[in-house]
Amino acid sequence: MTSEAGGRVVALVPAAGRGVRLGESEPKAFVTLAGTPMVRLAVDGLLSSGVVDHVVVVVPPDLIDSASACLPDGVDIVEGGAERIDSVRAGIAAAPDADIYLVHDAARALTPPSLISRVVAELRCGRAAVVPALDVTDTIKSVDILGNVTGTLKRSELRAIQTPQGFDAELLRRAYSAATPADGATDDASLVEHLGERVRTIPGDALAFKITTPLDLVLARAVIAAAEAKVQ
Ligand SMILES: Nc1ccn([C@@H]2O[C@H](COP(=O)(O)OP(=O)(O)OP(=O)(O)O)[C@@H](O)[C@H]2O)c(=O)n1
Ligand SMILES: C[C@](O)(CO)[C@H](O)COP(=O)(O)O
Repeated sequence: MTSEAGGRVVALVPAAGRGVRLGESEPKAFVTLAGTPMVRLAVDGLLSSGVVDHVVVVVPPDLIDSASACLPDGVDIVEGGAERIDSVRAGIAAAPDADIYLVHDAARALTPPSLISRVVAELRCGRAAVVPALDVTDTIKSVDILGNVTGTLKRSELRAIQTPQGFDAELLRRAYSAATPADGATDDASLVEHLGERVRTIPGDALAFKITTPLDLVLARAVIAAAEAKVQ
């Protein structure tokens, strides 16, 4: 089944990280927000966007059963690898029939469905690679190994990049075929950039922040509590 003319949209959800920076006892994607694991919230957001035909979740090998217990029927679950790039590669291999891939971190559990549908709408307008972007509010400097400042980057040219990142499927497969660990890629779009292909930004959403540190977890839980208080 496809959601619209223009091809089958498969969302790949890398959720196989350990969450070292978060410092919880369980892997990050399984940490709960108001009783629901982050990975489930991320999947629910994708499904409720109405623009995703199929979801593949990539989890640590020892958590396949836990994932299957907390995810809705119809979602495929596959084993991830040591690095994020290995996990996304496993997701791509599990969904060879996609026309469009969305790659969406489980750690961005509060991403609004409207952002997901905006990424897909931009792809359907003919873009081959689309990423959500926010203006940067801090001054960003480069430093050397000793911590001495080596330069100050021009803030007006910088963006903080979020997920979901959306791609024409053939392009993402090609980017991953060419990728090597030496690329040191921290996102999927950078692999497409390495091919010399254009990546388009669209406005991101503050709620799509990546839950990375203990403070992010406090923020995520406060956002949910505030939303619940509003409906009561
Ligand atoms: N080997 C890995 C590493 C990361 N991820 C996923 O990629 C997303 C973004 O990664 P990040 O937020 O850095 O998560 P962790 O790698 O778990 O965090 P940390 O670096 O603090 O351990 C997360 O949903 C994470 O589960 C993954 O699927 N496989
Ligand atoms: C893909 C990503 O979320 C875009 O901002 C980010 O690069 C993931 O980085 P991490 O080091 O794996 O958290």
